[in-house]
Amino acid sequence: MSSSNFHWPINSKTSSSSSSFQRSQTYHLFPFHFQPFPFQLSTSNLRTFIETHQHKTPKNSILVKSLQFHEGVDQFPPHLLPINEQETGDSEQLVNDFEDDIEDPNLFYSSAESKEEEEEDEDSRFRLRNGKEVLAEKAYLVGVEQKGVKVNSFGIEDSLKELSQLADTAGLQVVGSTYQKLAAPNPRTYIGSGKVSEIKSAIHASDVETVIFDDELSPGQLRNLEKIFGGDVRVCDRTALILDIFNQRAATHEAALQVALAQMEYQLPRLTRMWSHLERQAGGRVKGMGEKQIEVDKRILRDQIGALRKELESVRRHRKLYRTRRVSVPIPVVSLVGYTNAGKSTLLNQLTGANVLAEDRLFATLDPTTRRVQMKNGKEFLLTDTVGFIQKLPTMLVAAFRATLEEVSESSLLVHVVDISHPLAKQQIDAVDKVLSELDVSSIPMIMVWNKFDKVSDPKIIKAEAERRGNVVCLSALNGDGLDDFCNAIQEKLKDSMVWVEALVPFDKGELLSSIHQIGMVERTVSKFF
Ligand SMILES: Nc1nc2c(ncn2[C@@H]2O[C@H](COP(=O)(O)OP(=O)(O)OP(=O)(O)O)[C@@H](O)[C@H]2O)c(=O)[nH]1
Ligand SMILES: [Mg+2]
Repeated sequence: MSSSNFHWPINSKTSSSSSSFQRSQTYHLFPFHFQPFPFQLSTSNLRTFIETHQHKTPKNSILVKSLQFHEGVDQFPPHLLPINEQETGDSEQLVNDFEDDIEDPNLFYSSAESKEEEEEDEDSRFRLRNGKEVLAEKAYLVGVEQKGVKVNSFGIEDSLKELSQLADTAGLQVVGSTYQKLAAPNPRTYIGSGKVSEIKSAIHASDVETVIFDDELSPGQLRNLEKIFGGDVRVCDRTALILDIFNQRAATHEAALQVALAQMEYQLPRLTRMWSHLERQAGGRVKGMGEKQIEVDKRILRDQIGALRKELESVRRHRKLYRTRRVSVPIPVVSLVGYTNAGKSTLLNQLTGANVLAEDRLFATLDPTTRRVQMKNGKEFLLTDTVGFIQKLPTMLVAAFRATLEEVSESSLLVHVVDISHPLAKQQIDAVDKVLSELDVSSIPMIMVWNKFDKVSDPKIIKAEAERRGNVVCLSALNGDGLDDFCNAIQEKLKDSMVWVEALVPFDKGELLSSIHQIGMVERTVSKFF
C-alpha cells in the first residue's frame, strides 16, 4: 500500500493553539480526529503515548475511535502503522494490542450518544481568530475575596464574570470557576490548601489546560500551583491574560513594541520556572547549571528590554514630532477615555465617519486614532479615541501605555464615555477615575457621556439623574441620538479653556476673520473706520 491511496479526512479546521497559550505538548497541537499525525508512531509508541496521557480520556477515546472509523477503509494510515506492519496493514491486531493494555476498555469505547456529545464539545472549542479556526484551550477561573479589604468596588462574582469575558476575548473556553473568601492570601499558593485540592479535582475532571487567577500571583505562587496541579496544567493570572489579549490585538508597530516590553518585564522575575522544571527532571543534579542558565537568560532578556526601549523611544520621537506639528494648527483636541467596551470607538466613528474597529469585545482598541470633527456651526475639533481601561489594570501596562496616553494629558478636554446600560456602570466609572488619577490629568476639564442610552430600561430616571448632576450628556453612539447635545456640550466646555482676546483686524486682512471664526468663538464684531 502506498501512502497516496489512503484517504485520511483532513478537516479544514486548523489546530494551532492561540498565541502565548501555545504549549509544546503534541496533543494540544494535533487534535486527533481532525488531522493526520504529522509524525510516525510505532504501536508501542502509540501505546506509550496513550498511557502517558491516560487522564485525557476524551481525547484518547477520540484517538481510538478515529482509528476504528478508519477501519471502514480497512486500513490504517501508513504512517501510523509500525514500520514492519506497513505492508500488511493489520489494523485489527493494532486495536487488540491497545485493548490488552487498557484496564477498562470502556474508557475508550463510549456510547454513540456520548461520542456525539464529545464531538460537539470539541467542535464548540474552535474559535475564529484572524480568519483561521483555532482550538480554544479549556480554562478554569479562580478568585479571592479578601475579607475586610475593599480593593475595588467590583464584587468577586462580577470580577470573575469580567475575567471570563477576558478569557473569551483571549480565545479560551471557560469551563468553570470558583472563589474563596480569605483573611489574607496564602504566600505559597495564594489560596488555601483545601481549595487547591478542590480545584485540582475539578480541573482534572474536565480536562482543563489553563487555570487563571483573578489577581496577580507572585512567581513563587505560580510555580507552586503549577507543581501541585501537575505538569500539563498551566497557571496564569489576570495580568498575563490581559498581556496576551494586548499581544493579539496590537496592530501598529508602537503598540506591538509596548506590549512586547510589558510582556518581557512580566517574564523577567518568572524566568526561574523553566529551569526549575529542568532541574526536577534531572532529579536536582543540574541545579548549579540551571542557576547559571537563569542568569544568562535574565541578561539576554534585560538586553532585549533595553533594545526595545530604545526602539520605542525612536518611534515616540517621530510621533511627538507629528503631534507638535499638529499642535501648531490651533484646533482643540478632545480625548475619549473610558472603560473598555463603553462605546468610544463607535462614538468616534459616528461623529467622524472613521472606520475604527468597534466590537462587543474587551480591548478592541489599542492605538489612539485622531479625526477631525466638523460641527454644524462650522467649528472644528480633533477627537482622539484611546485604549480602554479596566479594573485591576496591571501597573506595567499603564506604564507601557503611558506614552500613548500622553495624548490624553495634552488634550484640551476629556470625554469620559460610560456604558450606562451596564449593571456595573458606577464601578466602571470608579475604575476609570482611578487610572486617570495615575495619569495626572486632573487639571484638564472633563465631561461625561452616558452612552448606550438606547439600551437602558428606565430612560426617564437616567435622564433626570444626568440633569441633576450636570456635565453629563446622554446619547447613543450606535444610533446617533444625542450627538447634537454632545457637540454643544463640547463647545460650551471648550470655552473654559479659552482666553479672551480683543483683536483689531485691518480690512486688507479680512481672510483672518474666517480663521478666527473657525478656531475660536467670536463674541462680537464691530466695524471701525479711522
Ligand atoms: N446598544 C448600543 N450599543 C453600543 C453603543 N455604542 C457602542 N455600542 C456597542 O458596544 C460595543 C463596544 O463598542 P466599542 O465602540 O468597540 O467600545 P470601545 O469603548 O471602543 O471599546 P474598547 O476599544 O475595547 O475600549 C460594540 O458592540 C458597539 O456596537 C450604543 O450607543 N448603543
Ligand atoms: Mg475602541
